[in-house]
Amino acid sequence: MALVVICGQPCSGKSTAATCLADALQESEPKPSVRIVNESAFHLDRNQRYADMPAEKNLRGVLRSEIDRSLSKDSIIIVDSLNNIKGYRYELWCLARGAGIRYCVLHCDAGGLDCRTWNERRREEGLGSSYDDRILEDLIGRFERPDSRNRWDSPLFELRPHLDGIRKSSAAIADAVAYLTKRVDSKTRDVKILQPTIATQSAHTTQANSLYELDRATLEVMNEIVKAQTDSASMGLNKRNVVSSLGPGFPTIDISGTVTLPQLRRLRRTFMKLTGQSSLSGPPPPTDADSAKRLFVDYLNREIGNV
Ligand SMILES: Nc1ncnc2c1ncn2[C@@H]1O[C@H](COP(=O)(O)OP(=O)(O)OP(=O)(O)O)[C@@H](O)[C@H]1O
Repeated sequence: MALVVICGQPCSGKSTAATCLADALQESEPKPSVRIVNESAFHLDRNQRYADMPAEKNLRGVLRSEIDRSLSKDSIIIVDSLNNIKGYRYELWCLARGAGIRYCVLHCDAGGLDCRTWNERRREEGLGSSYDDRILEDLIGRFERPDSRNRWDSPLFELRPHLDGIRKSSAAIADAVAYLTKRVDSKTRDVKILQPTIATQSAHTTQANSLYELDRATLEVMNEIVKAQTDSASMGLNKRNVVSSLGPGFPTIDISGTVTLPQLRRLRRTFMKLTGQSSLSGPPPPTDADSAKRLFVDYLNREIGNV
């Protein structure tokens, strides 16, 4: 039926929000089946879960598998975890799209200062385990705020725990409940039920991040080309541009003649499509940005001669 991704800084009130949302959903008619997926299954202390990158990646991977297994047309799954990485929220969005269900993000928008205070209080009052200062600061610094302009952060409901607290009746929770339980028909415009595409039906979830990397990496290469073209035009050079600013170890891009922005966009779209399609039957797209850039540069060097 739906996937709700709760996100926010450590100790910002996410678990409180998840419980309030679940309770508020239980009061709606007909009562949906609601399940909170959280980190408690880990039987590890908070600090061990986020001790280093491998531990954190492992946590995200296990949660993602659990979410993937739990999604269905009949229940609402609430993910109570930091969900602080944009790429990870994108992966969860892909899972919801693959399942053909509703999706939304509920952000506990508390600032670092409040989270530090609440964490300190939790420590002093023995209200459950608190984050060590080093881990708390690291997580606060790495939080990637949701942005409703991203498909994977939309619709976005924002709680302001430091101003209004978190309650079943909080406006953001009431709005989320309305969105999640609204009946839809062919005329409904404001509720989006994600539709699976060939890519999301067939691609494995591990590929979602690869596609995200690919998207970003190809955009970066395209921007470099446009920049090099602008620079060389301003220097009065227009015969041949060499883009070398991608960094050491990358092939250069020879542009004999002028490639326009629409042509570049078209090439990028085709490349994304081809790479996505080949990943369905062959190897998955590259998972790191550098390999994705290299692949795209090779493709451009082959194609630009034919433009
Ligand atoms: N608006 C608030 N005012 C005062 N204290 C708050 C507020 N919101 C949360 N807290 C306190 O912060 C602590 C953490 O709350 P909660 O467990 O809901 O946050 P969390 O984001 O899920 O934490 P974690 O990142 O550890 O999972 C609790 O002790 C709670 O009382």
